[in-house]
Amino acid sequence: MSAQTAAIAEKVRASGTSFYAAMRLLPEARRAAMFAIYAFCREVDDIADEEAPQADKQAGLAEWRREIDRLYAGKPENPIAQALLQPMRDFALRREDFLAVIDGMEMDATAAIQAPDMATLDLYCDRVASAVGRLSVRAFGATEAAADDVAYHLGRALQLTNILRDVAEDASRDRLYLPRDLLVKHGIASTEPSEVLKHANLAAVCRDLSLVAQDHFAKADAAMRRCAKEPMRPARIMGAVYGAILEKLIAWDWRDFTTPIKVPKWRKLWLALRYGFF
Ligand SMILES: CC(C)=CCC/C(C)=C/CC/C(C)=C/COP(=O)(O)OP(=O)(O)O
Repeated sequence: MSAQTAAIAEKVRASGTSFYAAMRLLPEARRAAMFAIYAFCREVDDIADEEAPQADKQAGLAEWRREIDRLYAGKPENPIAQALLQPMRDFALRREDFLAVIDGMEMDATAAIQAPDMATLDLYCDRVASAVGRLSVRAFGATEAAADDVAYHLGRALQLTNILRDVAEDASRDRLYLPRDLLVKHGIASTEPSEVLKHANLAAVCRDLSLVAQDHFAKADAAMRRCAKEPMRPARIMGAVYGAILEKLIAWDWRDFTTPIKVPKWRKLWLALRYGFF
């Protein structure tokens, strides 16, 4: 393992991501590919999230678009892009998917997202999660067309679960990813994150959105059954970990937005072992 690959692996481990156990089960070249994809996502996410003038964020993302150009010209300069070179070649990772991830981060960087309409939320999820899924299934070695259906649905299911888990945390950063269509349906006129957070009907909005997430989980499962089993193992683990988070949220019924819902580390490991070996 090169020093650069080791440094990226260490960054992914230290990030504490829910997806670490699933990525670790992969054979070496595929694992290195996933770590590099994750590091890329983290990097562009950090640019979109940082406390900085909007122009700086846009410049940072524009630089990453040029870096993707250099990657596909075979001359990456950034260490993370360098780590993507071999995976990009070996696993036919697509340029449009990397660019979609950057476009998704840009949606968040241009202006803080606050109650987008359902179509915009869907586009955002496609870019920041399903595009990551399209890169991931290739790194896993899944080659069927149905693998992109897994990415489509699992990406959306994970992102919506993430949104439902982090409503309070996102509001503290002045962001609200819940769709305004559902706010209006439940009589919430405001799109101001701190106000919506206090609204009595917020739980009903979350309940409705959780049904959308559950439907994507079910469709992702159906698409996985149309794929070869072995390469989809990490996707099943990722789905199981986040599925457990969604179940906890539904059981908790959004009674209290201030208590963070967490799946304990042992449970994540157990799910990884269960889906990794059976
Ligand atoms: C086909 C396939 C594999 C699809 C999945 C694609 C994928 C991994 C999307 C990521 C979406 C997401 C909720 C990221 C949060 O990561 P985080 O590391 O911040 O999560 P955490 O806060 O739970 O640790």
